[in-house]
Amino acid sequence: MGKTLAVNAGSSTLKFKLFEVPSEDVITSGVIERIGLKDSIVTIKYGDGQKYENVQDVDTHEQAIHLMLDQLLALDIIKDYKEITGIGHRVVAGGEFFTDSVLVDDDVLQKIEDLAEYAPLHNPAEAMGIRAFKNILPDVPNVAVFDTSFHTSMPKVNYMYAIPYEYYEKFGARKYGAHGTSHRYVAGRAAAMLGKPLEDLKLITLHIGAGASITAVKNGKSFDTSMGFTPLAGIMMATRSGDIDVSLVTYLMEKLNIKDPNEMINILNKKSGLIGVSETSADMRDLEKVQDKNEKAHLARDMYINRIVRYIGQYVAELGGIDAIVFTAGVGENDIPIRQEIADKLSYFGIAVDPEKNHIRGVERDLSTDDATVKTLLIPTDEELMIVRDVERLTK
Ligand SMILES: Nc1ncnc2c1ncn2[C@@H]1O[C@H](COP(=O)(O)OP(=O)(O)O)[C@@H](O)[C@H]1O
Ligand SMILES: CC(=O)OP(=O)(O)O
Ligand SMILES: [Mg+2]
Repeated sequence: MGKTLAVNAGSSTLKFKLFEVPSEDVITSGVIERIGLKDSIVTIKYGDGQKYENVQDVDTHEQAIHLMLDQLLALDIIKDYKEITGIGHRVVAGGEFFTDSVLVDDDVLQKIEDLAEYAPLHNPAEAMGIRAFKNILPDVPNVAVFDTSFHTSMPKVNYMYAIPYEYYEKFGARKYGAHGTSHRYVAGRAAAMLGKPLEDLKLITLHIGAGASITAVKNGKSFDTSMGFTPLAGIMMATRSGDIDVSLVTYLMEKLNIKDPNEMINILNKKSGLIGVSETSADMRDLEKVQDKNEKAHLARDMYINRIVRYIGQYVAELGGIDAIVFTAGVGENDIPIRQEIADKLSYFGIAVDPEKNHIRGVERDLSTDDATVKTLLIPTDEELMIVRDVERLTK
């Protein structure tokens, strides 16, 4: 018996769950949302239905990690950090180097930091989280679970870019994808909900949160995915542009007199997407409050939906038809009208969502009408559970 902590650093959130192992009972689960924005929200569930909530500014992931560590003791969830017997960390980019989760030693940690260019919004914060735990609990194993692992099954035709081949060979310039742990989890749950073997299914999993990606899952494996070399590519996100014509990068650098390419990438990563277009907020909740009287907020939301619909169309074609689409992550789990609007635009594929069934947040449910030929499933993701299972597997 022990206690394993799963730490999931996203671009705008820090999520964590402490599990009793091997029972997988959840002792506590917490989320710090809106990191870097005003009024970050801290929510920690523990004990018999107790809940700690606080609104405060949390500017960095480092602050979020320390807040989590302080609250574990302050709320008496644990008496001493020594009660934690294993820690699993989500790491976004593993490149071609990490095809599976690994026990973290100094070399692995160095490699995770070296891969920062493959996920600039994520890997540095995640490496920092690992270091924090190595300091507090030097004798407790840390396991890194990579977002990219699930996507290592993609066929070459899907992960290669049409650029000189030697850039792939020399520099690893290819598509890696992200959110793999989430796409893997919801694909497995979708098979269970549909009562069919995962190996027989063609699914499109929509992980739409602050970071957002879409994966075509064929026979249980990632076949194609919308994120690219880094999590900047694909659909529009909270602060990321998603796909654009790359010629705009140099064109805008000239117009804006930007000399450092990283400055331009930073604009595409942090000042684009919903916040860039709406000039209002990166948070879909804020946009939906004002969209009736704010044209740019309305446009940003419409564009967000359009990019998702567009990718689903591509993947239906690539997969040659589908059995189900799955909604997950912050927007997918909570945004009732967005799910409805996306489904309505896809009726051509036999997708149809029942508005009554759809009137729900954050629980597993088949949202489809009785006559839909392609199912629409709502499945809250659980990256932390997958992380804890890998900690168990690698530390036993
Ligand atoms: N009720 C809601 N309606 C619409 N969007 C929501 C709602 N709740 C959360 N979200 C969106 O989910 C996003 C966070 O998604 P999440 O997947 O948790 O984040 P991350 O990408 O950091 O892991 C928020 O930025 C917000 O836009
Ligand atoms: C890869 C990525 O964008 O992750 P998140 O959605 O957690 O920011
Ligand atoms: Mg996330």
